[in-house]
Amino acid sequence: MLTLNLTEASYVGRQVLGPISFGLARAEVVAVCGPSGIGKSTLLRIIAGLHKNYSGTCDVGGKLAIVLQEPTLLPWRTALQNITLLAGCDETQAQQALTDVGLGDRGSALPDELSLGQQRRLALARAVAAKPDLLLMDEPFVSLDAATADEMMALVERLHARHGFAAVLVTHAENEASRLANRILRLDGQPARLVA
Ligand SMILES: Nc1ncnc2c1ncn2[C@@H]1O[C@H](COP(=O)(O)OP(=O)(O)OP(=O)(O)O)[C@@H](O)[C@H]1O
Repeated sequence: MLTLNLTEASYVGRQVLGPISFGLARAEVVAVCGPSGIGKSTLLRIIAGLHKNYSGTCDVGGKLAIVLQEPTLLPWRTALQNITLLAGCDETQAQQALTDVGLGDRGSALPDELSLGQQRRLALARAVAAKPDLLLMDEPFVSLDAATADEMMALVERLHARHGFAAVLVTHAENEASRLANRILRLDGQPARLVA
């Protein structure tokens, strides 16, 4: 589903990532951990095609969707429209996606009428409604209270079991990584590499 062979990645003259190679099989979930500022989001952005300043190869073998820390919803569109417009699915599928994340009765709500946890669930529903082969998640549980984060992790587990997407989860929380991932990759050093 993913084959990454990086030799380096930089921002305007500053190298952030060194040689990094890994692959991801169908339905496999990998967590990328490491200290703040080490380059976890940069690695995810390379896989998403959002960061081009790198050397090496990154091959994604299917459809990709991404869930960012900020839910990045269209504020003037309803929850249902945020799914139909951006995931490219019909209303019935969007309504099912909302139901799957426990927002079945909030389809007509605007994003700012939803709590942060609900907005995160909506962003996750939208990503999954796009039927991705590879789901990228950048700190999707950050700044949620413990109970809401736990609920959201259970939701990711259920969606993964049902849809079978492969996933890359960027997190600095060991408990999230060990709960959700088949494999944990750790970044460290300057420029960052994978460490054991
Ligand atoms: N747009 C940018 N321009 C220049 N430098 C950047 C840019 N984005 C990130 N960086 C730098 O690249 C390094 C890696 O950033 P990145 O966001 O990938 O780290 P991270 O491991 O995801 O951090 P965190 O856990 O704090 O989110 C940091 O030193 C950061 O300051």
